[in-house]
Parts: sequence; structure tokens; C-alpha cells
Amino acid sequence: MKIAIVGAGAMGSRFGYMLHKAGNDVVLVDGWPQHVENINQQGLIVDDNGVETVAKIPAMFPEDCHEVPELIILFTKSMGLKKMLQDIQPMLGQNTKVLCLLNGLGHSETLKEYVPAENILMGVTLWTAGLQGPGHVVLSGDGNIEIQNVDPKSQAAAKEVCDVLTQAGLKAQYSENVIFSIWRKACVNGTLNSSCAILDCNIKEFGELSEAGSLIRKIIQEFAAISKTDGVILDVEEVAQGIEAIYDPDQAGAHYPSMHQDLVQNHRLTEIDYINGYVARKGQELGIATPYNQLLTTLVHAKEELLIK
Ligand SMILES: NC(=O)C1=CN([C@@H]2O[C@H](COP(=O)(O)OP(=O)(O)OC[C@H]3O[C@@H](n4cnc5c(N)ncnc54)[C@H](OP(=O)(O)O)[C@@H]3O)[C@@H](O)[C@H]2O)C=CC1
Ligand SMILES: CC(C)(CO)C(=O)C(=O)O
Repeated sequence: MKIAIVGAGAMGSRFGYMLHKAGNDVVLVDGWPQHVENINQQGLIVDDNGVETVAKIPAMFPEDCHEVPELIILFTKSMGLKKMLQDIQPMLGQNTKVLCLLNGLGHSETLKEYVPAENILMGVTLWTAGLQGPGHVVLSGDGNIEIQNVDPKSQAAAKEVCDVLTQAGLKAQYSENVIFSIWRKACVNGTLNSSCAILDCNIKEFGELSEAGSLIRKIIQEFAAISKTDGVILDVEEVAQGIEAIYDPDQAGAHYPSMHQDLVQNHRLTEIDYINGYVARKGQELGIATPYNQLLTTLVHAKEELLIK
């Protein structure tokens, strides 16, 4: 399949590499000059669970990419999604499917402004990745993907995309209720990403804290109160136990969540306003108390102020 990975940072590089290795025609589209230059000059360097390989995948800036792929996989950061969708308009053919796998809440509304509903596929992933530097991605652990079409007419297309991803080892499943999955994944990020970024630890270290169990349940309760107003019923205990299962280093335990990578490792702005900040904002609008999410949002913004000069 002809696939453009749009936003080819850590996760985009993982997906691009695995899809390229499986024989798909992949291009990496990104706005970071040093990253694009390194990939084109030396190839994408991949540390694949301790084994280093080099993948020769073309990389381009959004404004230079005019070919129309069959599938676009979006992996920008939440803050960059709108601008990227504006920049890639020439790549959107009549039948180009656009799959959004970003963490966070509210993205399908943004996509609908730029992509016809019948071409939008929404999803979530538990794969992880990190960048060692521009053009150098580090892969570890296991993962999976859930995908669903926004328009009921496009179910066959969503299932075809699941097959292509699964053939590349990315373990994609068709979801009958992706909005539920997006909320459930937002709970993973709302507990682990902000906490690990504030505490400067990885997922396993966080899970070993004596207060971890009680803290994640308090945060999830607030997510559940807001998701209910969106028609999504979350079982707090089920979600909490799902999060506790990924403390295992064979799952995501050794991983520093993407918010830790952004803030602590790279001194970059975070996606907090699309995760805990989204819940805190909706809580304020709807008159629902969300003190834990409000505090986490405030602390992450405070740490942004301290670390980003
Ligand atoms: N990393 C992970 O393990 C996981 C991440 N996710 C989600 O996937 C999405 C993409 O995340 P992720 O791949 O981690 O994002 P990255 O930060 O690795 O890449 C996103 C974009 O940020 C820019 N960028 C990244 N690092 C630098 C840098 N040092 N200097 C300049 N620009 C940089 C690049 O584009 P540009 O310059 O154009 O902004 C890049 O495309 C997010 O929504 C994230 O929450 C989901 C599951 C796991
Ligand atoms: C791996 C995981 C689930 C950690 O919260 C993630 O989505 C991230 O790093 O952003």
C-alpha cells in the first residue's frame, strides 16, 4: 500500500519502519529539518529491541509532498495537528484514508474540519517509541492498535487498513466502539504521562510507588465523570487494572511516556491540554469537579515554564 506517515517523530518512525519492512511504499513526512535531512542522507537508524538496522525510507517536508497516498497515518503531536492538516491538503485524494493515532481527546472534531468524514479513521495504539536524536528511533516492548471508521460506509476500508498494519506486525484490531477506546487510552495517558513527567520516572518506577494505585483511581474517576457526558461509560476499576498491567517491563514498563520525553528529556511543550487539561476544561464548563486533573495540568504547565526557556 502507498502510505504517508505524517508526523514522523518517534511513533511515526516506528510505524514507517515496520510498514516499510513489510513491503509497503512508505514516505515519512515531517517538519523537523535535521530529522528529515538525516533520514535522507544516512537512512532511518532503528534500534529495534537492541538490534541496530538502517532503513532506507524517503523523508520529506509537508510542503514538498504532492503525491497522493492511499493511506495517511497521522502522528504529529496534538498541538501540531491542525497546522499539519492545513499543510497536507495537496496529499488528500478523493479516496485517501486518514488514520489518526494521536494520544488525546478532541482530535476527530479537528480532522472533520479538513477531511471528509468517509475518509477519517480514528484509532488508539499502545505501541511505544522514543527518539535518540534526529533520524534515530529506539523501539522496545509490545503493543497493539484499535481502529474504526467515523462514517459507517467506510467499515471495509478500516478493516483493510487493520490487515495492512497487522501484516507489518503492528497488531491492529477493528474496534466496534473506538470512542470508548480513545477515552480509555486517554486515561492511560492522563495517569501515566503527566505523573511520570512530574515525578521524572518511567512507567515501572511509577507503578512501584505506594500511592500509585490510589492516585490513578482518583484521576480515572474524574475522566469517567466527563466521558459519561460524551456517552462513554468507563468502569474505573477495569481501566485501572488495564493500566497496572502495562507496568510490566515486557509491556511498557521500561518506557518513559511521550510527555516525559517532551518535557523532561527534550524541554518541549506537552500535550497536557489535550489530556488532563481537556478533562479539567470540560469539568469547568459542565460544573463537574476535576481537582486532580486541574492540579496535574497546572503542575505540568508550571514545569514547562521552568524547563522551556
Ligand atoms: N512516543 C510514544 O511512545 C507514544 C506516543 N504516542 C502519541 O503519538 C503522537 C506522536 O508522538 P511522538 O511520536 O512521541 O512525537 P515526537 O515528539 O517524537 O514527534 C512529533 C513531532 O515533533 C517534532 N519534534 C520531535 N522532537 C523534536 C526535536 N527534538 N526538535 C524539533 N522537532 C521535534 C517533529 O515534527 P515538527 O518539527 O514538524 O513538529 C515530530 O514529527 C502523540 O500524540 C503521542 O502522544 C502514542 C503512543 C506512544
Ligand atoms: C506508552 C504510553 C501508553 C504511556 O503512557 C503512551 O501512550 C505515551 O507514551 O504517550
